[in-house]
Amino acid sequence: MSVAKGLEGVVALTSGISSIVDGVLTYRGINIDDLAEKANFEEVMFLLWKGHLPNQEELTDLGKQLGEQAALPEAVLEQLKAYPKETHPMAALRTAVSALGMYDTDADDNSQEANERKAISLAAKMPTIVAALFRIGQGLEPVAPNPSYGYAENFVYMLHGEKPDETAVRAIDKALILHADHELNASTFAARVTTATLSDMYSAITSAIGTLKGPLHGGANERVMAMLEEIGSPDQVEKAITAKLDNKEKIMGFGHRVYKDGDPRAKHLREMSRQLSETTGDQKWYEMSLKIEELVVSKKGLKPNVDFYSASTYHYLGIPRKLFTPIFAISRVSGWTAHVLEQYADNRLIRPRAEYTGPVHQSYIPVENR
Ligand SMILES: CC(=O)SCCNC(=O)CCNC(=O)[C@H](O)C(C)(C)COP(=O)(O)OP(=O)(O)OC[C@H]1O[C@@H](n2cnc3c(N)ncnc32)[C@H](O)[C@@H]1OP(=O)(O)O
Ligand SMILES: O=C([O-])CC(=O)C(=O)O
Repeated sequence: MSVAKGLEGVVALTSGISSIVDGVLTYRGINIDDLAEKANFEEVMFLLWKGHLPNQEELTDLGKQLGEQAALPEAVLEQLKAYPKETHPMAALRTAVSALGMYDTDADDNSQEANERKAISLAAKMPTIVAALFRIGQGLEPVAPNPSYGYAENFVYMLHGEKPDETAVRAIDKALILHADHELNASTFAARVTTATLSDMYSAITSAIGTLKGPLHGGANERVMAMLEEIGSPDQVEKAITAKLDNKEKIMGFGHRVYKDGDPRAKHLREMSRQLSETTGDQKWYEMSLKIEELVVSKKGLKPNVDFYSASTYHYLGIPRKLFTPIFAISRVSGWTAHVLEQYADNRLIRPRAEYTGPVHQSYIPVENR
C-alpha cells in the first residue's frame, strides 16, 4: 500500500457541484468571478442545490421559504442562552445545529424531497443562530428574523437590530457567494463521509461545522485578524512576519492544498477590503494586509487564500472576529447540503485503508504479570 499523506492528490469521488481547474473555480460550471459580480447569494444557493440558476418564480419562492423558516424552535433559542458565555460561537453553532436535528421529526427521512427541505431549513436557521449567539454574548436579547428581508440583509439586521445599510449587505452577500462551495475541502469531505454511512443531514452538517472550525481550514480567518491586531501597525509588519517565518510559524491565510498560484476568491476580498478602507477612512488594516501579502509572496512564494482578506473585510464591517468562521459556515452550509444531496443520490460507504505501522506479534500478558 502506498500512502498519500493528507490524501493529497487523491481523487475520492465524482461531483457535479463545483470544480477547480487551472486555478479557476466554478459553481455548476459558472465562474465565481461572474457570480460574485452579478448574482445574489439566494441564487447561488439555488444553483448549488438544483444545478441551474433559478427563474424569477423559483427565486421568489426560495426567498419566501428562507424567510418562513428562519425562526428557531423556542427550545433551541433557550438552549443558546444556557451555553457557557465563553464558548466559541463555532462550538455553540455546532451544538445548536445538532440540537435542531432533535426538533425535526423528519430528521431521519433521507428522501430527496425531505433533504431538500432540510437544506433550506438549515440555511435559513444558521444566520439566526449566529446572530442570536452574538447578541446573547453582548448581554442583549436576540432579534427575531424579518421574513421580508433578503438573506444577507436579515443576517445583518439580526446582528444589530436595525435596518442595515446597503453597502454592508452587499459586502456580506458577496462574501457569502465566494465562500459557498469548494470541491472536496476538508469540511465537505467530513459531511460526505458522515452521509455515506446513511446518517442524517443534521449529523453531516454537525461533522462539517466541527471540521471547518480548525485553524488550518475556516478557522484561519479569525487567526488572521488576531495576527493583524497583534502586529498592530503597517511599520511593524516586516519585523513581525520575518520573525514568524524564521520561527517556522505558519502565516494564517496563506497557502492552499490545491491552489499553488493563488486563490481566485482572494482578489475579490482584497478589493472589498480596499473599498471599505476608503469608505471607513481607516486604511490601517488594508495596508497591513497588503504588506503582509508582499512579504509572504516574496519570502515564501505563498499567496493569500480566501481567509486572508476576509478578515480585514469583516473587521471593516464592524463584525467581531469570533464571528468570522461562523459567517463562513453560514455560507458553506449551502455547499455542504448540496454535497449531502449528491452523496445520497449515488451513495457508497467512504472507507479508505490505513497502512499499519504499530507493533506486531505481541502476546497478551495477564495484568498481574505486567
Ligand atoms: C478555507 C480554507 O481552508 S483555506 C486554508 C486556510 N488555512 C490557512 O490559511 C492556514 C495556513 N496555511 C496552511 O496551514 C497550509 O498552507 C494549508 C493547510 C492551507 C495547506 O496545507 P498543505 O497542502 O498540507 O501544505 P503544507 O502544510 O504541507 O505546506 C507545504 C510547505 O509550505 C509551508 N507552508 C504552507 N502554508 C504556509 C503558511 N501559511 N505559512 C508558512 N509556511 C507555510 C509549510 O510549512 C511546508 O513547508 P515545508 O515543506 O518546508 O515543511
Ligand atoms: O479547498 C480547501 O481545501 C479549503 C478551501 O479553500 C475552502 O474550503 O474554501
